[in-house]
Amino acid sequence: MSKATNDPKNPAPSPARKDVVRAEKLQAGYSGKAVCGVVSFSLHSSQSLALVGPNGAGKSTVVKTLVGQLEAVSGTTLINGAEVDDRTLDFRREVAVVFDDDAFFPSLTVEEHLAIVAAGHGVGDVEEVIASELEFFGLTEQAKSRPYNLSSGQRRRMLLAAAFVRPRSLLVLDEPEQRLDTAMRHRLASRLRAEVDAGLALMVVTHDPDFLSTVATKAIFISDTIHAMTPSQAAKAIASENPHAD
Ligand SMILES: Nc1ncnc2c1ncn2[C@@H]1O[C@H](COP(=O)(O)OP(=O)(O)OP(=O)(O)O)[C@@H](O)[C@H]1O
Repeated sequence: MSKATNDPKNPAPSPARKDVVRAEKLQAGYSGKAVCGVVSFSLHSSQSLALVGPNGAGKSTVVKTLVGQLEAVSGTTLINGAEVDDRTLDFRREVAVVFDDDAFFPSLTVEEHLAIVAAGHGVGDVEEVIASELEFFGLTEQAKSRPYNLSSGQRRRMLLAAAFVRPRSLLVLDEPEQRLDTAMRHRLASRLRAEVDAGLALMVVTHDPDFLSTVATKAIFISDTIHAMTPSQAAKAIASENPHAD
């Protein structure tokens, strides 16, 4: 007979953690030609994977392939156990992605962008959620501005805010630190870490060792071969551009 589950010497078995992302021998590239080594990893909820490596190593190509925006040269990616298909409702409901700096409607204001994303994902208290994210991203005064009247950093904040006004169990960010000032980088990194600790799965491409150190729970260094690393090894590798730093 099993012992009581609140016995500290015989804790209840923790439920098996499911993979949110599972990459199996994934090769990413263009026109059938791989741009980097073969990627295999798994990512659970409450884990954050940093993808690091030099310019042109293949980080963006890998993450775009992982989320179905590019066709894999070979190998597979499973998200929540299903082969990646970014057209399915499940995928669109669960996965928030911020890649492109020009992914906005020129004629819509900042708050209209956020309202469309929130409403499209069935968020109930849209106005409250938007007000909160405008404040977090320092865009309250720009709520009625259109993207071309924003600075490049403010546009970046708007695109990031759009990922936070909607539900998400997997968040994928390509160099979120780009064009953010130091204070905003720190605020964003702290928030992401808190969300990861609360259950979010995060994949992030970054060149910022401090951002990585705050956010990541694991890392891979992308080059012709792929090296799994601890976050501190990856932060050192970025800082020194030495993939084998320890
Ligand atoms: N659309 C494309 N068609 C063909 N080759 C591409 C395309 N986009 C990128 N590449 C090439 O693929 C390689 C990897 O590019 P990628 O953008 O994935 O690198 P990265 O590691 O994200 O670099 P960075 O740190 O500079 O953002 C590069 O050699 C790049 O020139």
